[in-house]
This record gives sequence, C-alpha cells and structure tokens, in this order.
Amino acid sequence: MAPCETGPASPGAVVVRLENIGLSHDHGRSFILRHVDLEIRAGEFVALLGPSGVGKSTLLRVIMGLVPPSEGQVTLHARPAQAHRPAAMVFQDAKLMPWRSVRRNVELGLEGLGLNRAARHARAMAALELVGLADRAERWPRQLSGGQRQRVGVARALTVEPDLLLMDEPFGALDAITRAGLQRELLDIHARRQGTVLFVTHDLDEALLLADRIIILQGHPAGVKGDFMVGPRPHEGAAVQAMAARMKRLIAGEPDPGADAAYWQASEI
Ligand SMILES: Nc1ncnc2c1ncn2[C@@H]1O[C@H](COP(=O)(O)OP(=O)(O)OP(=O)(O)O)[C@@H](O)[C@H]1O
Repeated sequence: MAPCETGPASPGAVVVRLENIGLSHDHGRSFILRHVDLEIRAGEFVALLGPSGVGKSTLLRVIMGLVPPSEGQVTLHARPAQAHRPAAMVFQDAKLMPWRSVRRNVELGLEGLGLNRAARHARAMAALELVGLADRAERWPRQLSGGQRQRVGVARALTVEPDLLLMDEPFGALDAITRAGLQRELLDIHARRQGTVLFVTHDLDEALLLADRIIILQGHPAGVKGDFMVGPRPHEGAAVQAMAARMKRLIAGEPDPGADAAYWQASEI
C-alpha cells in the first residue's frame, strides 16, 4: 500500500501550532473563538470535544486554511496555513459528485498535483483498498450505502497522503453498527500509517474510544478548557472514568473539579 504510507512528518514534530487564535464573523463585535493556543504533534490522534455550536467545525476550518483567523497565527509544519496545506479534511457528509464514479471521486483530491492518469488511478485504488471499497471503485455514489459513501470521503482525504487528517464528525449521521465499523477501520488505518488526526465530535464515548488526547472546547467565545492525555489503550477502568467525569463537567461549563489536587491525582493514568 505504498502510495498511502506515512507522511513526511517526523515523530514528535509539531504539525499544527495555533497561537492566540480569535475568530469573529462581525468584524470583532463578537468572537466565536478567542485566545486559542494549541500544539498538535506528529502521530497524535486528537479528539476535539465540546457542546453543539461552540466552534469545533470553525476551528477545524481555520486549521485547514478555509477560514482566515481574525486574530493570531496558524502554522502547519511551521508554515502559514494559507501558504501550504499538508492537510486533508473529511466532512460530516462525504459530498460526493454523483456524476463521477467512486474511483473518480477519490481521484478528485489528486487533481492539480501534476500526477498522470495512471498514477492518479493507482493512488485512488490504494486508498479505496485501505477503506475496504476497492471492489466498488467503478460504481456510482448512488449505488453505495451511507456508510460506504463516508468511507469514500475518508479514501479521498487519505489519497493525498496528508500529514494531517482533519475529520469533522465524519460518522455522526450513521447508524450505530456502521459507525462502530468505521471507527475500528479508522483506528486500524491510524495504527498502520501513524499519521496525525484531529477528529471533531460531540460524543465523549467516541472521543475516548478513538483518541490518545482529548481537547475540550467550551465557552463564548470558545477556548481550550481542558487538554487530557488519555493514556494507553484500551481506554477503560476507574482512572479513565474519573477523567471522563471531569471532561463532562468541563463540557457542561461546570466548575472544574480537577483543580482539586487530590481528585487530579486519582484521575491520573
Ligand atoms: N459564517 C458564519 N457566520 C456567522 N456565524 C457563524 C458562521 N459559521 C458558524 N457560525 C456560528 O459559529 C458558532 C460555531 O459554529 P460551529 O459550526 O463551528 O460549531 P460546532 O461546535 O462545530 O457545532 P456542532 O457540534 O453543532 O456541529 C455557531 O454559533 C454558529 O452559528
């Protein structure tokens, strides 16, 4: 599966750096995000968790370079986000083009990279194999299930060999069984590629299942209110439950019991 192997980031290198990010849609009268500082390192699987409408998708779009921040600086691999995008994004709904085959939808991400047709074909097929859909390559999107369409969206993002995979609630609209299957597949792909993933969700269980690190976004304007290293897998047991209880309180905007040193000790892995 050579075309989809690990990106060039060396382990531990900072892939995303956000410095004092602010985002306003009304020229600074009100802010959705304010004073957001964050570093994400190569190989991390980070979940961004927070209540509905807090600004998670907005932060992802700022990182992707789709929305310029009103304040602060975004750097990807120490380059301004707008200048260089070693990132790919998976949206809540795969947004496939109905008049293109599954493979040609996946190839979309490769257009403009100067690859010839054979190379585009090979890379798209490698990505489709990774998500278990190589045998559906010549079908039309309408011939796929909702879960399969989302997998095509994941393949389209993987095919550009991103250093950073940004995922905006990619499995939110799926039934529980399909969702569990795709979560397993994503963990498997991450274990093989060791790429960097930033995954937006409002589901604490999904964050605990997938991520090594969980960032809590909360407030108006929103900022980082918690940053948890979940520890070794599987993410279960009393210590993880205590950490999850603390996250729930932060998401609900309640006072942080982690400020109590004894509690924090008990919740450390
Ligand atoms: N273009 C825009 N103009 C004005 N306000 C916007 C715009 N886009 C988003 N917002 C507002 O910004 C806030 C954050 O939206 P965002 O979609 O980032 O939230 P979210 O945390 O991803 O929510 P959800 O979990 O429900 O998807 C919301 O209050 C939303 O109404």
